[in-house]
Amino acid sequence: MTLLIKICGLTTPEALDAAIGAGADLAGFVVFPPSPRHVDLALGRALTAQAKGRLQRVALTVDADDALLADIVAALDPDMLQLHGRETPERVAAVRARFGRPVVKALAIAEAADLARVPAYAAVADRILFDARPPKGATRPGGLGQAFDWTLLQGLDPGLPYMLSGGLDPANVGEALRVTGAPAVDVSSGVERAPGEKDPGRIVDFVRAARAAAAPAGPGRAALPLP
Ligand SMILES: O=C(O)c1ccccc1N[C@@H]1O[C@H](COP(=O)(O)O)[C@@H](O)[C@H]1O
Repeated sequence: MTLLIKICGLTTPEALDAAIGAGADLAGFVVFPPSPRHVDLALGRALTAQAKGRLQRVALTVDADDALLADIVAALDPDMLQLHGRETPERVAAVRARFGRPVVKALAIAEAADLARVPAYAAVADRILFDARPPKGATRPGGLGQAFDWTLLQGLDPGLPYMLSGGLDPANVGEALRVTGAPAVDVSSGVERAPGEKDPGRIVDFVRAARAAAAPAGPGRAALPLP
């Protein structure tokens, strides 16, 4: 199965075109005002319309309530919802049922014990995304360019496809893939020249490096068709 690559935090038509041109599989749009990558509903609508049919569109939210999710689904028409806050497994199941879109649930990882939550989420989500646990006092739970110890994922079989994120960039994504055998990777800060400002050249470099390093089939790599 081919490695899936997601470029997240796209805020301009030019950056989105760069991700599409580079051959990314998924594009992420952050609807979370504290983020430097926040897109309001009008911009999100325009960008997801531009992306439609060219790659999978992911709307990223943080502890959004049903009213906000309804607005996001209506405006962005995302192919997937990424829940990047403290959503419980029950909340993930409820969002999935209510909005009828595949759900990617982000889990913050800092130590092996953090993986104990995987089965509960694997039972209700369509994808698990592993990200670094943010430092105390962080203004957002992700998009911080911070990596975690990838060896924690070695030998892990969450029972569903997962995505690796957190501090990936063109220089380290190859090593991250070699260590984890991840079937999918997600990047935001690592392809930027400044917070919220994507660098088309770094997007190309990231996709090229990830494809070059994509490992042969491993436990987490099987059965990863997009929904
Ligand atoms: O990108 C953001 O600003 C963001 C805000 C709130 C939650 C998640 C966010 N980004 C996601 O975090 C991971 C890791 O990002 P990075 O590559 O380390 O910058 C990724 O899934 C982003 O989409």
